[in-house]
Amino acid sequence: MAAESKENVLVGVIGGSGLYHLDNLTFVKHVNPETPWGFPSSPITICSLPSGTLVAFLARHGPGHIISPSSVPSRANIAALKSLGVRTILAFSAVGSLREEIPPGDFALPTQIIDRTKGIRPASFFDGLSVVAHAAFGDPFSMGLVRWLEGRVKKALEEEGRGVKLHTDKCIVCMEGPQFSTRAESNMYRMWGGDLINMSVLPEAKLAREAELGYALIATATDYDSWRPHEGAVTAAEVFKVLQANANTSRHVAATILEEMHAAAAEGGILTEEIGSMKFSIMPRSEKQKDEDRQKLAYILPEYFS
Ligand SMILES: CSC[C@H]1O[C@H](OP(=O)(O)O)[C@H](O)[C@@H]1O
Ligand SMILES: Nc1ncnc2[nH]cnc12
Repeated sequence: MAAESKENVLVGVIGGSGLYHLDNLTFVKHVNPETPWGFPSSPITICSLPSGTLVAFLARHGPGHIISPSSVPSRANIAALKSLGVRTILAFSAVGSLREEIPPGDFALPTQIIDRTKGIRPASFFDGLSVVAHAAFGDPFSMGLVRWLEGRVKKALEEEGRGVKLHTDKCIVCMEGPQFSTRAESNMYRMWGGDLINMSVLPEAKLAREAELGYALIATATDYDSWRPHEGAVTAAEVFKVLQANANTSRHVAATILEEMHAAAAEGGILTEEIGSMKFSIMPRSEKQKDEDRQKLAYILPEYFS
């Protein structure tokens, strides 16, 4: 039986800026599934926890950070993880803070998203196909997973002992980039109720929902964006200064919680709450739907299209 067989790899980890590997886990192998939406950002690393439990790790921008946020092949990334048997995804992202009380270095588990991408990223597996679907997205993160993570991530951060605080119930703005926001935009997002900002959570979260995968984001603050009147606006150099420390803490959090996350995903329940969620989101079967489109969709949703 292949090491990454569907029974074994239940949890996927997506690493963002600064988090290009989980080298505190044991490397098992690389896999590079070709999906109907192309290849993922990079070959996926199958890593082993001390117990032998396997997890899948994918670097969103590729190792060496060669893919800009608007060009991340998110459909291939989510489809590839699903093809390995992954049921739930823990994603990490470097984010700007729109709130004084979330300083660079702190972590957050957002529960809401404001979409400020510009429609140039393919955001649905159903785009351009003869099958139409409308996934529910009122709660863009898997709330069972988010609540499950809260206490465990907090404990892992306390155990690490660097004083990293976890903020909960925050709203993240996802902008197109790659340039950072203007001061006017940064202030507008604060007025809208945004607490954090990145360039990556969409369409990743939407696609995970369409593929019936659990999805939560650990947002790791790197800067105060551009809203503070007497401070300079964010620069990449400022972000880079914090990335390494945040990545080390992210690896510690992952190593601490992944074993239990795998066990909970194996049991079913709240970590797999998205399974079945697309059942009534897809327009009923019709002779007008093309077989080739249904076959493509069977890659991510075999229950409905095989
Ligand atoms: C390197 S600063 C901007 C860049 O960082 C974040 O990446 P990720 O979410 O993958 O950690 C942000 O979304 C931007 O893509
Ligand atoms: N200020 C910021 N805006 C958008 N994405 C970011 N990633 C890290 N910091 C960011």
